[in-house]
Amino acid sequence: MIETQGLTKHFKDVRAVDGIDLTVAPGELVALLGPNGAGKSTTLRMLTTLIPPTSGTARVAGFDVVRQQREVRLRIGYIGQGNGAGHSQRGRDELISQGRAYGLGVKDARARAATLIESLGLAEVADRKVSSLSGGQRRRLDIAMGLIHAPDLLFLDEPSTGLDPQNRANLQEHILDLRARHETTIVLTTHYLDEADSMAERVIVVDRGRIIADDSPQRLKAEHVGDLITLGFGHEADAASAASTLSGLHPVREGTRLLISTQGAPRRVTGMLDDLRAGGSPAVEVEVTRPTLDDVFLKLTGRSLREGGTAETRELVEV
Ligand SMILES: Nc1ncnc2c1ncn2[C@@H]1O[C@H](COP(=O)(O)OP(=O)(O)OP(=O)(O)O)[C@@H](O)[C@H]1O
Repeated sequence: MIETQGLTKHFKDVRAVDGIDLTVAPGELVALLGPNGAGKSTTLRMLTTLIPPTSGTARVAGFDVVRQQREVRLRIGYIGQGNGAGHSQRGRDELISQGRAYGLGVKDARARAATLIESLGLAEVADRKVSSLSGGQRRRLDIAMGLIHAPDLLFLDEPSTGLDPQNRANLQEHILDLRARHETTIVLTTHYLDEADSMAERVIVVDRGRIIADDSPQRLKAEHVGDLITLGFGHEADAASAASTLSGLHPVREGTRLLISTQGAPRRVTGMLDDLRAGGSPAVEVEVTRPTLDDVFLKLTGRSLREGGTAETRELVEV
């Protein structure tokens, strides 16, 4: 559905996108994840024919983004960071006009608008003026606008930026549902780690105009970071004895605690606790820290995607 080779965009001396090779298959839901200024929007804007590459090539839905712009545009939907719908219009009318602009007949445009209004949960607000809609409703209307011509491929630039967590979760649900119903290929950009983690089966980590990792969130985390098990003991002597019981796992001892880096920690931890009990130095506390995509980014670049350091998912259990 998308194929790029050496896709590059320079703005004077800024290398916004620096030689991206990317293949996206039909039906994939891909998230481009990266910090501000990484080049995500610029990549999307080239793929949607809005700006020409400085060098390299890109084919989208089978057509070249420079030489066959019209063909590409007919087959894609693009929802940029701003709101597209006119604010004094009613949502349904905006959708129908957009459908007409894409060449749909009145009847088809009405029918398609009705389907999208239904599937994006806009039935109660579609006949109100756009200016009266909430941020989340407006964003969903934007998505409906991008889908009016039933594109094979939908690009969403930061779909949930500016929404509160509840609206964000709701929007994510709608996007996943749309994708399931219409089998649309979706490429979205985000700097929300949880959004990339929970929505996309493939995350492309972008930094300084380059792809630095490309895999499922699970594999990225397992391959680059792994889980951390922290075991707490009553006395340093117990921790030392436990370290020899678990020596095969190469624990690091810090006073009364042992730190063990491993894969599949939640599965392994009960066996470890059994071994320690049998060895006469039971743990009194256990903490499993699962990595986030931010930990992956930190490992790959030495920098955090979030301001203020890394975030962790902790599962604390008294034993
Ligand atoms: N029209 C432009 N002229 C000059 N520089 C630009 C232009 N558009 C983008 N840039 C620069 O290119 C780099 C990549 O920007 P881009 O908007 O693609 O990043 P991004 O990953 O989408 O960031 P964000 O998450 O903030 O949207 C940045 O350094 C940006 O300042």
